[in-house]
Amino acid sequence: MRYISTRGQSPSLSFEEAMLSGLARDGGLYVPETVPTLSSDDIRALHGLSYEETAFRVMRPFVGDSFTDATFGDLIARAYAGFGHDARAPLVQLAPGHFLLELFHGPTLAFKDFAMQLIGQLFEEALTRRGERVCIVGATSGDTGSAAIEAFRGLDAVDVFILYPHGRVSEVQRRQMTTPTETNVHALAMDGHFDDCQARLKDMFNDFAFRDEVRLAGVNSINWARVLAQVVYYFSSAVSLGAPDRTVSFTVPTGNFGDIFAGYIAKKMGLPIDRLVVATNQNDILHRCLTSGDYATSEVHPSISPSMDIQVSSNFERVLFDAYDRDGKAVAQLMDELKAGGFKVSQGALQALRENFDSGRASEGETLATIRTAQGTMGELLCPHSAIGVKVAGEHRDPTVPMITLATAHPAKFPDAVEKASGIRPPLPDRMADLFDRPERLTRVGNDLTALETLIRERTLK
Ligand SMILES: Cc1ncc(COP(=O)(O)O)c(C=O)c1O
Ligand SMILES: N[C@@H](CCOP(=O)(O)O)C(=O)O
Repeated sequence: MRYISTRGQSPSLSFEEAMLSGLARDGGLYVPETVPTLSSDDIRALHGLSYEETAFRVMRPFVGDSFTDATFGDLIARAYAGFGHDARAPLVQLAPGHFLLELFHGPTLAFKDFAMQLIGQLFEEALTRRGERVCIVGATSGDTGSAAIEAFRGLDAVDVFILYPHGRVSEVQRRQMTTPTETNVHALAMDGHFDDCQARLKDMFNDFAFRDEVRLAGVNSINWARVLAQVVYYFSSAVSLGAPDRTVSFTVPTGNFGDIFAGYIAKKMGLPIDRLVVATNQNDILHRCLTSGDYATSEVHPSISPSMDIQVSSNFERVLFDAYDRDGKAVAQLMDELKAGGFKVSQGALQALRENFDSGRASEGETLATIRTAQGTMGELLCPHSAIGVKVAGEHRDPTVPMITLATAHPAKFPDAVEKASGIRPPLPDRMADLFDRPERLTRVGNDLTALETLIRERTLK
């Protein structure tokens, strides 16, 4: 199994090389050269398996010879052992034909734990075997950062630096990033918004001297391994509703397009998925693009769903690569136009996108109203991101096809918005009950590449 860049100018890599590299050197994202498929019988055979067994069967074809079967199975088992629910990703019924996939039972209470806990294990195994050390830099709007810190804290072979937008993450998210005491963890509160953090991260990857000097690695969904681990719960949930003998649809609260791209991969692997519905908040560039074909950036407006306050949606590049018939030059041209403010998707590519994706948006008021209604009528306390999914899913229901909405974070990560909507202030789980008493440790940084690189160099090469 080889991985190629969406911009067509970098050599192909193995799974392990792609995982440890992050961004391709031509600025593109790695995707599998061909997507392996599971037959209907293979999918039927997933019925009744544990989450870990399903994960092994779904991901194994992508991993090639980077890990042996036994090692890969062990690492999966270790990754999910600390989850707070036996099913790992339980499905609850919200209404007839509408289900909620709860992805917030991991250690940091968001769907990011599914991938991050696994790649923490995969990195440790690969780096120990190779005798190497890496410097992970991540950009976060709140959840990726806390999940990455949790997965990599205290590991000898890794330093982890997380750039988050100062003042634009929830207090729980911030404290999850700033209270760990391990010296390999560095929380950097940056001026600007998430797109600025992600842009500086990509600049660091494109500065080859810096990249090689600190041995830079990335754990954002830039990293293919992140996407791969998220494919699994599309299978586990669809199978529990009758796949492959029953088709399902998914609605996914979307920002950086990593989670829904994982659903697209599941569909390409043979999982019978009818529609993949992109649900955005008021930062609705993806919804506007799928509606009009214009991918035009505008100002980011802070919202009550801060993890989705994103305009430059990194993984959209991966799906554009397919929509443009895997023409790396065409994708590189679009990404150049994006730097100048945006691009127009060709008619053919837009049609290809619409064959798989629908979209919708929720305003702030609609998000609050959905939290209130879901609590009142369905007894389900939603986080604001999940509420956006539920609201948009309601507009895209086909009564003959079950809809699964992804619940991407625990409501306790966003207590202010949830309390405002429902009157209920959701408590943190017991193991985090002292989060607000722990001392914080963070560094304020400007939106300045040279200064960031200097800081990282000094702390890493000390
Ligand atoms: C809680 C939550 N929901 C939804 C999203 C959007 O997911 P993606 O960026 O994969 O589209 C994020 C951030 O990634 C998130 O943290
Ligand atoms: N919402 C994310 C943004 C980064 O997304 P990623 O999936 O590319 O890591 C966050 O919470 O940080």
